[in-house]
Amino acid sequence: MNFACENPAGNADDSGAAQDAIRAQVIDQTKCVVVKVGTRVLTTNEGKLDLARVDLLAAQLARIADSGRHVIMVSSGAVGAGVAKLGLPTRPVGIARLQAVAAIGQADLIKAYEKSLLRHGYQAAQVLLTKSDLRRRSGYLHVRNALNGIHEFGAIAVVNENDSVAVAELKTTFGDNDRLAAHVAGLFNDALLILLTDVHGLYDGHPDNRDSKKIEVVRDLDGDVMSMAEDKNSAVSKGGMEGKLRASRLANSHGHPTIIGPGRQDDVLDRIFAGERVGTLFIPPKRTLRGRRRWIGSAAVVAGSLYLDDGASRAICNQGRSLLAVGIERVEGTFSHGDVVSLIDRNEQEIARGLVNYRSHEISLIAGRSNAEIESILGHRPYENVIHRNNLVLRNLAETDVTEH
Ligand SMILES: Nc1ncnc2c1ncn2[C@@H]1O[C@H](COP(=O)(O)OP(=O)(O)O)[C@@H](O)[C@H]1O
Ligand SMILES: N[C@@H](CCC(=O)OP(=O)(O)O)C(=O)O
Repeated sequence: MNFACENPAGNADDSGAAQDAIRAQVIDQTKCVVVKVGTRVLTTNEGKLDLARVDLLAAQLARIADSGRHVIMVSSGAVGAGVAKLGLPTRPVGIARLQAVAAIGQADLIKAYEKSLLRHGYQAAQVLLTKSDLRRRSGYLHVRNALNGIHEFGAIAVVNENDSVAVAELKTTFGDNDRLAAHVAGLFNDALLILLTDVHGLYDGHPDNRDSKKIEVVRDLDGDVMSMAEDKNSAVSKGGMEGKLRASRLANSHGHPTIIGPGRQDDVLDRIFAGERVGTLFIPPKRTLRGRRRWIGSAAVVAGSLYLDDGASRAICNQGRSLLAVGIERVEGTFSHGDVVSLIDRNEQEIARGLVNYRSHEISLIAGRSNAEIESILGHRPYENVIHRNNLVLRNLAETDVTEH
């Protein structure tokens, strides 16, 4: 999506009228809505799964779906629900116990969504995913097909991490549902990502601090904005505001606007879709990734690295060229034709990612050699370039996933 967020002089326009216009445009252009709700929102003060909250959300999801949009819910809360169901005093520590608790709680979570969504006219479809399901191009397309199929059957997908197999997601700080939701939104065009949490949006300091102010709109999610997240270790949830900002940046890099909003406000989704200034809106930059290049830039697993000389780095970064064997100095990793690799310059910086036309051992043999020599070395030359320009994504365009290296 592209947004008219400048005034006639070409400067960023932050007036109330301009913000309203952007909100209206966002809603107007949205065909797919991915709503992610965190554990904090779904947990009552007594530590139980908040069934009334699930019902309020389900009613609003149904209304959005009634408007013809593809609606996907990404819901945390399995561990929280499991802890409550088993009467445990706190979230368990060991991975195996956490996985068991998540599996037990997930049953309650999906039951709650199923009951509530049915009450509002929609079937619930349980989809348990890990990010590795999205790493291979075939898995990525299968998940998209399944989610499209669920929508065509008139049901609403309720997605969560597949906690009993996704050990990394339960263990690490960044592998969480905020990012999973951004990846799910990345499967579709014209998607809006909504991250619901227990605060009204992004504040310029910790929200407990009385001087902190809520930010209405973010146009450039840079390091200054990232540094506003002041997360404290939590026993309830994992992502924190930093995780939400990383997820917003990932979604923005796909061209998807993101709203971090107050999940405990009873009509939060209705208000967002009425174009009200709810939460913090993150507007994507003008140049974003679409289609297969989106997958290359942010979802695919990186199978290896190619180290480039200065000429090749310049050709890739500044001249929009494909990568030729002659500019490759070194190959790292074992990969096959069709895998995604990192391109590294002489300063050891990742400058791009791309889909290779040759296997790693072949590239080792032809690295530094001209195209004319390739056939005599390999016995064949199926491609002129090692990576075609159309299969290359510059690092500054993509928000890559730090947990997937
Ligand atoms: N600058 C900030 N603005 C808003 N919230 C922040 C900020 N820095 C840290 N936070 C914390 O982020 C929390 C929300 O993230 P998280 O704990 O992951 O919740 P959830 O379970 O909803 O995913 C808030 O409760 C708040 O304490
Ligand atoms: N898959 C886990 C959720 C992990 C997670 O991302 O939690 P949160 O930070 O509350 O969104 C669960 O269902 O408990």
